[in-house]
Amino acid sequence: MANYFNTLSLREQLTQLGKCRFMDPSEFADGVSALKGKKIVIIGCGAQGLNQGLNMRDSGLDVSYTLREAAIKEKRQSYKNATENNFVVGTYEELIPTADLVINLTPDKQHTKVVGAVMPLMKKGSTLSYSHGFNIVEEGMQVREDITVIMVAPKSPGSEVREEYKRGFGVPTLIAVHPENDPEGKGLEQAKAYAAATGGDKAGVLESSFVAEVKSDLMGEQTILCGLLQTGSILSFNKMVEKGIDKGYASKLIQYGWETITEGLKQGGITNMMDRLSNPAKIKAFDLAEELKVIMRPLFQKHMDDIMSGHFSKTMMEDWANGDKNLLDWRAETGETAFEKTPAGDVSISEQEYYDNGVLMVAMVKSGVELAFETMTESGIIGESAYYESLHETPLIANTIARKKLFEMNRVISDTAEYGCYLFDHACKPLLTDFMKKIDTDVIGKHFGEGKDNGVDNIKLIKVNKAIRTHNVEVVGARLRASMTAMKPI
Ligand SMILES: NC(=O)C1=CN([C@@H]2O[C@H](COP(=O)(O)OP(=O)(O)OC[C@H]3O[C@@H](n4cnc5c(N)ncnc54)[C@H](OP(=O)(O)O)[C@@H]3O)[C@@H](O)[C@H]2O)C=CC1
Ligand SMILES: CC[C@](O)(C(C)=O)C(=O)O
Ligand SMILES: [Mg+2]
Ligand SMILES: [Mg+2]
Repeated sequence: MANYFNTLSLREQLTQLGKCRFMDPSEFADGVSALKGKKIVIIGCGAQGLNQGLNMRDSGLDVSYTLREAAIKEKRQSYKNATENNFVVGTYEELIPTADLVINLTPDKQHTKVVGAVMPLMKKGSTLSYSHGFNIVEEGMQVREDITVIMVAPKSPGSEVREEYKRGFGVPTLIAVHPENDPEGKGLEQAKAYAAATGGDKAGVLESSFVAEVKSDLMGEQTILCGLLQTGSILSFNKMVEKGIDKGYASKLIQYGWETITEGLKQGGITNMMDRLSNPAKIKAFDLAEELKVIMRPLFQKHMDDIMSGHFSKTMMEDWANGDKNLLDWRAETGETAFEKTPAGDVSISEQEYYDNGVLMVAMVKSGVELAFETMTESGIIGESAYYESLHETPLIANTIARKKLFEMNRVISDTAEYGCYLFDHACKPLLTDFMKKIDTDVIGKHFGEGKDNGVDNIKLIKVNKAIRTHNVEVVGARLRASMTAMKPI
């Protein structure tokens, strides 16, 4: 199998990368009807499998799970997830031949094996769905001609797919039909019904392509969504401890700080997150973010280039073939970091204090969101998609850190995202060494400017406000958020 993207002509690559249409909510007027009464079988009951299945069932669809035989025999966690939630579970042989829609929610590294095993069992004219297009785009999986191949990719961890649905909202979702596999022309209607069943239509759906989803998803997860949150957590914690801030306080400020400050981001973009700071702190965060953008831009560009060329996927697949050696070593290393091992202290931190004492964290979020958005759009990814993959999803990932720190984030995201997160983190920490030497507790750990005059230079403040508000991520974001009328605070 060859990298599908690399087999396309440049013209076709650009067309597929740029495929992205924001769908009007009226296009979902038929709700889940295209899948009503159809038999839906999900392969795998992990982070996405369980949570998507719960939403689909609550939306009135007929969902069951198929697991590999060993998982059923040994009553593994996936088996418990499904049976404890009263879903029917069966082997591939028992359930796949009955399915109208087979949803593959196993880890990307297993897709070739899993699809190879289920394809001969699939009904003629049935549909195969993915939530990430890696297998199709990076591995070039070829699917039987009579089978329709669709993608419904929530731009969120599985846990938040469920939490947002329960709040009456949803998560932005990219849907696509593989151009090589749409024999009956029914792919789009089914993908729309599936997105409605998971709640995606309430947050925003983009009609996109497998290619655009893969290249943007890999970029988001490696940089702002997971990589930079990991780097920022470790560096900020170490700095506070080095400067004598109580360890329990430092641990708590970071663990819950990302979630708190990015809630401001989700509701009102970078503008609102920055407006939560005092004027002097806002100017400081702006200047720090500008400095961070200069330092980190080449690294963001390298990640995008490696994703586009296929170098990233090739090297990660080498690690798959090597029994995930790098992934497992890096996971263990993360577990040993001082931040991870220091429990949050029993101290109270008010919502505003997370902003006032976390100016550096605000600067990191601003720089990372803007850089990810700029790098993606410069590479042909459309603004709406880049917005979901940077600004909107950052809070959804931050929610997982609030639960159990980096361990939880890396457990909940896909193995693919986890691998890319460590790659970025390992390259980013040394890049920020000199920058971090200049950082003191005024911007991380203590209230910025406390006890000082709150005055600022008006001209500078006007320039800063203008730069924040006119960035393209804010322009696109304001438009997209206007249609997120069902968004709820956490
Ligand atoms: N994690 C996330 O939040 C997101 C994931 N995605 C995509 O969703 C898909 C699923 O990822 P994710 O939910 O993280 O996966 P998980 O690792 O959480 O779950 C994997 C499930 O697949 C089963 N499984 C593992 N290996 C095999 C195998 N060889 N054969 C059959 N079943 C297997 C596991 O069960 P057992 O080992 O017990 O058999 C488990 O139930 C991926 O394509 C990913 O890129 C997309 C958006 C976000
Ligand atoms: C951010 C990581 C992700 O792409 C996701 C949760 O959207 C993943 O692969 O887990
Ligand atoms: Mg994603
Ligand atoms: Mg991903």
